[in-house]
Amino acid sequence: MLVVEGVPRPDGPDAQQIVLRIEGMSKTFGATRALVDVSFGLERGTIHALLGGNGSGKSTLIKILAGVQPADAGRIFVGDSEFDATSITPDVSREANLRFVHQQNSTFGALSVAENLHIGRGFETDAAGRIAWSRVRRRTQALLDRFQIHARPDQLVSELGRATQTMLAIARALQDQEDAHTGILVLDEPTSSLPAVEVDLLFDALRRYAAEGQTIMFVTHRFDEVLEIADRATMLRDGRFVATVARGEMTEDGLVELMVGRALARESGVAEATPTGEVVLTCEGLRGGALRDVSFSLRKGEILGIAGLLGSGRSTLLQTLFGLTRPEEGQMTLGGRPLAPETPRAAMRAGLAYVPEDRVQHGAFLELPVTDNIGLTVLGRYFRHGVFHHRAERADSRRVMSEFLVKASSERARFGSLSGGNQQKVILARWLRREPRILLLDEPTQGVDVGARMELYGLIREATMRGTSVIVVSSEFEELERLCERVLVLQRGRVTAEIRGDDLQADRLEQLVQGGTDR
Ligand SMILES: Nc1ncnc2c1ncn2[C@@H]1O[C@H](COP(=O)(O)OP(=O)(O)OP(=O)(O)O)[C@@H](O)[C@H]1O
Repeated sequence: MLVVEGVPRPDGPDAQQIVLRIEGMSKTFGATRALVDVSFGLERGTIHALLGGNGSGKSTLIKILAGVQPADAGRIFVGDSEFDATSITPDVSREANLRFVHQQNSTFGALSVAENLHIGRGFETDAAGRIAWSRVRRRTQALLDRFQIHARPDQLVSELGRATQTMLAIARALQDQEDAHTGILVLDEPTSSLPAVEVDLLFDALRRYAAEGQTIMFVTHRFDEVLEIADRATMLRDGRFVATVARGEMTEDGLVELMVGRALARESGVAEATPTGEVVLTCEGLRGGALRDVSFSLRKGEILGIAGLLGSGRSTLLQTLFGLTRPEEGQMTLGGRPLAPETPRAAMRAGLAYVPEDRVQHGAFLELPVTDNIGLTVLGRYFRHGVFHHRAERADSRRVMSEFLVKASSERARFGSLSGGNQQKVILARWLRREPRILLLDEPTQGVDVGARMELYGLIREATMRGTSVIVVSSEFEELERLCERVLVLQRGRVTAEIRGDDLQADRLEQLVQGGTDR
């Protein structure tokens, strides 16, 4: 694969094209070298992917550009202006025409489209200082037209599809930009957990913005997307610049190799045969919330996938099993006995474990060390004769961290200081060590890099050999193909298809999720 070297010289032939140039950017956190002398440039009007394994420094770089975290060293050139990377503030970043859309909380579901576009910016007011709603609505409609967003000004954002919500967040970020031709839009994992159709919608929009002259940098772990949309891709490894690769020179294997520094053995991943273990869990005619009628059974050691669009009932199903939502009708059994957990605690006592999609909000203590976050579900193991054995707990954590490839300065590092993908690994490790009878996973590898993903699949599979059964919800159909023996397709709260064996392919799943029925 041809590698385009780092930074064109400021006076070189390509200089006109370079709209943002980063030079010698470094940042350390205690003993962690998050960025080490990183230099690269973005060309005007291109879509540039920022890639790298978990903890390679992508978010740190973005936070420095946004002015929320100072670099230890480095310079940033935007057009003719030069900035010292150790002292960028959010205002300076804005003046430099840099705009950011972060993965989470970029829109407010409970507010209208118009309110989302105006909050933080200010609403137009009349002479008496009251909000002039008709002007606000007109301005909103103009923005919706300009960004080609299919929504109404007074529509609630929670009613919009996920891609449309992201497009709205982009419109919000860009609405007051002086000049799209010098503008740089930075998106942090905009596609994680978006189903394929939504990704297509978003990509169409990004291509349009780039064609208008906007420069776009986006972070992703999905290399298939990079091949589809990126003009260039820059790879970081352990905080260092590895390469910038041009479109046409990229291959998926080549990118993986740049990421891990060696070719990654392709693991077949697909489970051989349908397990013949006894049925451990059954659901019969479940209704309530998004569920209209769901029946299925799960065998011991089986990995069952659930595919469906947002709103199909996929997360409600896991929440019902875990005692977070009560079904209005229907029965569940576990090990032949009725299962009707009224609380998550009751579900855990019965042998269930649940890793939610929004794991940081619901599943972790950001201020506590990694050790505490890993040990949380097995604390009893470290009490002996009324004494808590911290050393045993820490040694155990170190072992689990190495088994689950968690990259952190030590087991005492604050959980919140870990990179997103590493936080996910800690939470998975925590629940897998409990050896639950049933493990419920919602988007288990969201934000986890391709290398670690394969290892996590291996660890999930190992757990099934010890008797755990797994139900996994994922919007990545390839993940379901690799991990599961059988997949149920949910549409509007009903199981509309069940596929296994040779039929279990990502393309087929996508078709079924979009509409076709099999049962
Ligand atoms: N506030 C902080 N305190 C201590 N260490 C930090 C802090 N922020 C980041 N780090 C460390 O810096 C390194 C780079 O993290 P960063 O979040 O930039 O990685 P990333 O490439 O975005 O990873 P991911 O793909 O998992 O999101 C990691 O080792 C991380 O633990």
